[in-house]
Amino acid sequence: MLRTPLPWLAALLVAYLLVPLVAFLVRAPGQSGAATAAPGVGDALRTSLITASISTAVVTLLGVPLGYLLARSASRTAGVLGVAVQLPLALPPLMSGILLIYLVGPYTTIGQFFNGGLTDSATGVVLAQCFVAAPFLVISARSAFAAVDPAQLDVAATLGHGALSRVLRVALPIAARGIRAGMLLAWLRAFGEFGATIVLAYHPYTLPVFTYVQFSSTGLAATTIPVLVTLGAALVVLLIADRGPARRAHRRRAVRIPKPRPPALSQGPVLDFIMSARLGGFRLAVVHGGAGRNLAILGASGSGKSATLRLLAGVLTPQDAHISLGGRDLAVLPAERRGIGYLPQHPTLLPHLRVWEQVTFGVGADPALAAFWLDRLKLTDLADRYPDQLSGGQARRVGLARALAREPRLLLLDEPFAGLDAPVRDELRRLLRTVLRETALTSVLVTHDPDDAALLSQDTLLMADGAVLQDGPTRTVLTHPAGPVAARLLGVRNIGQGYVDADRVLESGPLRVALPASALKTPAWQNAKMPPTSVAWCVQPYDVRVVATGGTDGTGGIAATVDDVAHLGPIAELLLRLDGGAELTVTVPSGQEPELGARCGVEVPPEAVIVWPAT
Ligand SMILES: Nc1ncnc2c1ncn2[C@@H]1O[C@H](COP(=O)(O)OP(=O)(O)OP(=O)(O)O)[C@@H](O)[C@H]1O
Repeated sequence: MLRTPLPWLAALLVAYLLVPLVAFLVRAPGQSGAATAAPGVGDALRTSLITASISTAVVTLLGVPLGYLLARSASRTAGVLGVAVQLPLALPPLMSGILLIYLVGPYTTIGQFFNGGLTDSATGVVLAQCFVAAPFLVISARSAFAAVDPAQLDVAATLGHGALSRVLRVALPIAARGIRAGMLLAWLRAFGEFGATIVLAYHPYTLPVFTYVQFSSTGLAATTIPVLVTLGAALVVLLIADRGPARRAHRRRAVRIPKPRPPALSQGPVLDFIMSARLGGFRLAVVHGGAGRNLAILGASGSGKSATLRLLAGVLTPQDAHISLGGRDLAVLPAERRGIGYLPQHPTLLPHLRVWEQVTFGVGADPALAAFWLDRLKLTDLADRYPDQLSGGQARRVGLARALAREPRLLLLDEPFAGLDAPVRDELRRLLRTVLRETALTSVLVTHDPDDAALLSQDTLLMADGAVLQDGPTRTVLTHPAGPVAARLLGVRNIGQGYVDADRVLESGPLRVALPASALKTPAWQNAKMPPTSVAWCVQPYDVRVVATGGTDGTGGIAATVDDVAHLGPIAELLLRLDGGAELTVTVPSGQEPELGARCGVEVPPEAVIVWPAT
């Protein structure tokens, strides 16, 4: 039994559309006088086929660029145009014909220029058909282009493809299916056009006009053959269109991979930048300068990390930017001339290209170098696969090989490990580490994970709300966050508020730690008020010690209760509730953890505590 009304509703519409057709086919053979309609039907069919095909070609040639521009532009003009080009759909075709008379009629300037040849002629038929059929093509093309991921066009730009090449080699192939559907609709609409045609070009007869003439002069029986011919022609076109383009298998040519060539080794150029941009209501202002060739950008979601990378790639327009790569200003160059490799968050492979075609897609990509990276990234066996036949990790590696095959001067990676499971992420991270080491490539890696920064960068830039929180050598940033917000971003678990007295003793609830003088000599204290003062502090879980017994003097251990125990492989993470209310997270080697609810002591080594003046 059917559980939803959907099939019934669908069946009702199918019946409504097909029953008249069936009734016609059942009754047509019995119509007396049907044959009298035959003379002239061949000419009308030819006129309809030729004019509908010419009209479709014309609206495709002009409508595809229009659809592309409408899809890519967010301007008010594009919005108005998008509505205006749909108007012919709302007009009765007869009125469309009347409007066209005002443009190309025999008494208009254009009409007179062509000696009245734009009406009552095959040209007139085409003009009428174009007017009513164009919206179908434009609407289909616009939605097909709107579905193209802008990141794919961005990546193509960074691979050296100029604006026209991006349209022809990226947007058009991706949108091809939707455009083909639009062409079919436009052809069918042009083929069936009657109202505008009868006003603008009564002659030569198209099939619909011929049928109308037969009907009004001879009666229903005389329309049998024209209707049959029209149905037959439309059916043939629909069947041809339904076969679609040749299947992949028929187009496949064997991939021939040349002998690999390793990249030339040279020390990557130093990267410095100062950039600002506005994204809607979001303001971004970033500055970086450092000696390391490999930079990691860390920050919370929405802090502007990807935007920074897109500014560096040249696919986002800055308000102001100076990007120095080896002393040369990249900001003055368009994306296609920056000589960079860019991997956005999603692999953005082109769905119509096989792996080998992807990795050699970049302008000037060296096939021998592409072959090297295919081999190095373990992709050679996948060379003839399409993107939908790859796993997420494989697709990321193809994106990486594609970027590297152009021997970029700078590699930009936007969360290359996001969404990958642990083994695949570890493998890709190791591969990337090897690539960076072997090529001495300059790179910028956007990530949420401090481990990525530790493994893949010498410098780290921390971001929050579009601004730089901290920028410096990775080791310093990870071990000495510039403030509590930076510490939180780096995943430090024990962050608190407290007070440092004149003897440099930190007091925070039950915690009392006598700080070393070095604790107040970090950059954060440079222009700050010296103790006694309020502070924020932090200590890493692995620095806190759990001891057997607890006291309350801060040296012999603070009494605490084990509130939670989480087993994380080689370590156990404890949540300790200190007597007096505060909580501390502590890690101990697995097997050495106390039981849940047990009493224990906690020692906080003074040299492990970081303190910042309270803001
Ligand atoms: N095209 C845009 N128009 C308007 N606002 C934008 C646009 N692109 C990004 N933004 C805004 O800019 C801010 C920064 O975005 P961005 O993608 O750089 O963040 P992110 O740090 O990379 O975040 P995530 O880690 O989640 O990817 C966000 O608030 C976002 O909503």
